[in-house]
Amino acid sequence: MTERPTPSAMIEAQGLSKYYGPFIATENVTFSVPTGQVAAFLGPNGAGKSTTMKLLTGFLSPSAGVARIGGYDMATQRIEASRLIGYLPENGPLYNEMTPQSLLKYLGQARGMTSAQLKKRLDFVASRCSLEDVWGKQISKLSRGYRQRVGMAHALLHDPAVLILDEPTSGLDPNQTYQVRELIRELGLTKTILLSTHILTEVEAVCSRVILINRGRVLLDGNVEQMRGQHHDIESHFRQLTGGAA
Ligand SMILES: Nc1ncnc2c1ncn2[C@@H]1O[C@H](COP(=O)(O)OP(=O)(O)OP(=O)(O)O)[C@@H](O)[C@H]1O
Repeated sequence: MTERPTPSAMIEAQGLSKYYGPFIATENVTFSVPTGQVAAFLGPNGAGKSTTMKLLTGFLSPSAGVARIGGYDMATQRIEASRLIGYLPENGPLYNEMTPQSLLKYLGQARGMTSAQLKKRLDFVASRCSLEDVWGKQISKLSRGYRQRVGMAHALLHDPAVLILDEPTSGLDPNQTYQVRELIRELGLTKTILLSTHILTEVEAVCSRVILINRGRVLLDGNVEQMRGQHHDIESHFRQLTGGAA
């Protein structure tokens, strides 16, 4: 049994770099998200957000640097760290031939959840991710929005302390977007959350902290007010910082 370290933050990226040959996907990405904070991870297409999230969740190994979740080093204490993480990857769930019900049940059993725990959590995610109508339908036949919600249900299933959500509202209609934002807001009362998004109004709606990345490097790490910049407009400041300003 590995001793649980006392973390100063629930999510820590320390000098995380990922190289693909000579191409730099991320370089020296450093930030930490303290317990209970909801942080937005922003950046233009190809900035390195998904790569950083994969490094934090152990789906990729870094070329350099350390990822820690709840104080556990993802390279050497991955099993302990993984218990704390719910991860929504950018491309949604696999196992397209299964139904949300059979997939989530299988994933819960694989995590060692008891029948009673699993029943409680399946009821919770089916209701909170609005999956009841498609519970027994094959995932390959679901719309993009529903597939996204199956991914969200998977991330929430084991009631993790940390959520790493790669574009959680991508593909959702305005009603679903509102529901997912409300869910994130509620989850943010008890969990530590890092979410990537291209929807800048989402940042103001649910996040208290912003980490902006461009070309693999962190450009800004501050609160929403700092992200609004001197013109008090998050969108124009985003364009200015990332070189997309007119
Ligand atoms: N396996 C790979 N081999 C080579 N380059 C890669 C690989 N995976 C990602 N990249 C490159 O790394 C860079 C960062 O990609 P990443 O997916 O992290 O960006 P992102 O910020 O999540 O973008 P988006 O907002 O479009 O999802 C991109 O230029 C991408 O093409």
